Amino acid sequence: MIEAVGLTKRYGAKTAVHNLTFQVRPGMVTGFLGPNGSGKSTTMRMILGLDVPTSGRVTIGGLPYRQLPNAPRRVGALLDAKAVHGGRSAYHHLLSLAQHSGIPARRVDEVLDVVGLRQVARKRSKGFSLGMGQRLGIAAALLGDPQVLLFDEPVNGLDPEGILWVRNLMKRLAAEGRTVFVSSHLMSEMALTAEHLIVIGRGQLLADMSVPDFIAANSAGFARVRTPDGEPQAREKLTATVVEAGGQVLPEPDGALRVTGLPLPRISDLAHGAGIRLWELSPHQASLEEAYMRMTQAAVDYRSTADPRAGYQQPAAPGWGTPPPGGPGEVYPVLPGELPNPYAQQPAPPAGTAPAAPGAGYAPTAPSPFAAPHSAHTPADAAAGRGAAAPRSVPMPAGPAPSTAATPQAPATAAAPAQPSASAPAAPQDAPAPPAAPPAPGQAPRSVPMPAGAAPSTAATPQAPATAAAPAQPSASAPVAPPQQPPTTDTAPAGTAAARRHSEDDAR
Ligand SMILES: Nc1ncnc2c1ncn2[C@@H]1O[C@H](COP(=O)(O)OP(=O)(O)OP(=O)(O)O)[C@@H](O)[C@H]1O
Repeated sequence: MIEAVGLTKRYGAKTAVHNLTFQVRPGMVTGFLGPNGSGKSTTMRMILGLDVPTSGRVTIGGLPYRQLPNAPRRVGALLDAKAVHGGRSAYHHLLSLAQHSGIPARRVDEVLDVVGLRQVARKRSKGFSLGMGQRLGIAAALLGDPQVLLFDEPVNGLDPEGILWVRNLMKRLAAEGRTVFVSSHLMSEMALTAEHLIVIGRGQLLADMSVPDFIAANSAGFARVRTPDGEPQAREKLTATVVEAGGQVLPEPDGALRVTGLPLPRISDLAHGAGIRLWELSPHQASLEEAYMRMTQAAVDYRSTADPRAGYQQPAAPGWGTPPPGGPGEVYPVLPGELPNPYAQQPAPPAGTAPAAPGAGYAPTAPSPFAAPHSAHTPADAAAGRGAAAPRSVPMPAGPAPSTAATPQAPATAAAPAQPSASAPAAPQDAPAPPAAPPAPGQAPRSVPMPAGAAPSTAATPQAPATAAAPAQPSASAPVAPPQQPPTTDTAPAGTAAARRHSEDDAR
């Protein structure tokens, strides 16, 4: 299990991560979401000991990464797939990592098979496509057959087959009892892969809950109602009837009506009473993407301005994606019974910032008249414990806000500051953090042993050195190993296939 408590990271005046407290549990895939620059990579680097927290702590199985015995076999990570020596072949890259971590060479062939790179294993990685490089990074993460895996944007650059493969791989690793922590911007993919979500915005925790709870808490269901095509009077009559009964109606792009505020049976009764035939009356559940956009829209630092050529685009359907009168800062009003999004309290973005062009897909700048109040989460909920599986959203703490809040919404993408690569050197960049607190009494160093009798971890469940042990490789394909830490053999829990294999190999 990964546990962060009050985790904070400042780079000079910049607060990249502020007071994060969460747990990543074994046995499930936990998605790590947040807008660009929200602090996901920084958090992952701190988990892997590549960055030193300014305050707070983060532990894996009760210990900071750098104090983990034989860390490369216990934790594997993909942070930056490009962090590979381009002159080396995939095989030699992995072999180098394996040798630095005391992993037997034959494991290299196993993970090459797992990621499908066997055919090109002897080719120099600088000729690899983005997707091939990503597969190589995943192979490195799997090399040590670790119980804890971190993946930063693992499907980046993969084709549909590769995305499906990664999805299944993550699920399989989690089903084996491992802790799998995955960041991604692909909401549709996260919805299919993750069971639990940790969402951050501008370095702060916004949500820590299951995917269904997240969607339920950050979106509102509505009814799609359709009257027969070619009967506009029926549509108008239904609209008037529903509004009179206290519902809200907005047009859908395809001519249907989106009704909120009334349950489906009531809409049906109203239509029946008014003599209106219906072609459709269906409930609609928001997607993870919609829920995510709703929660994080005010925590987005980097937003594009309107394209001067946007006028050439097809106009959006009436009532769809129209910027609200208050401008882009007005997105999603706070609804009755709903806690305000902490970031929504910020001043409107500077002049020149424009909402997404009409018709550009999901338009977070439109007020959502459909949103029904979601279950309120109190500050007490947020303070109450990180453990719980109970859903909770996290209001902005009363304390000092991260400095990022002072610079909301860069006016244009071009204004976005270059962000350091995840492969940044492992050397601590800040003043040493306060000593990490000792693990909780009685806390086992390994939270979830492999299930007894687990299938050989080989091909199905690879392993990874946490990396970076390879000095010549600046990379983040596998986290940096604690300095001067000789590999030991206590990698996998005793009794597991992995443990037995490593022990035998090491004995040899
Ligand atoms: N070494 C550093 N020095 C200064 N600022 C940094 C450093 N690393 C990260 N930051 C800043 O911290 C903030 C968080 O960056 P981080 O890379 O963690 O975000 P992210 O959520 O991973 O973004 P993305 O989704 O775009 O990868 C950004 O504003 C970034 O510019």
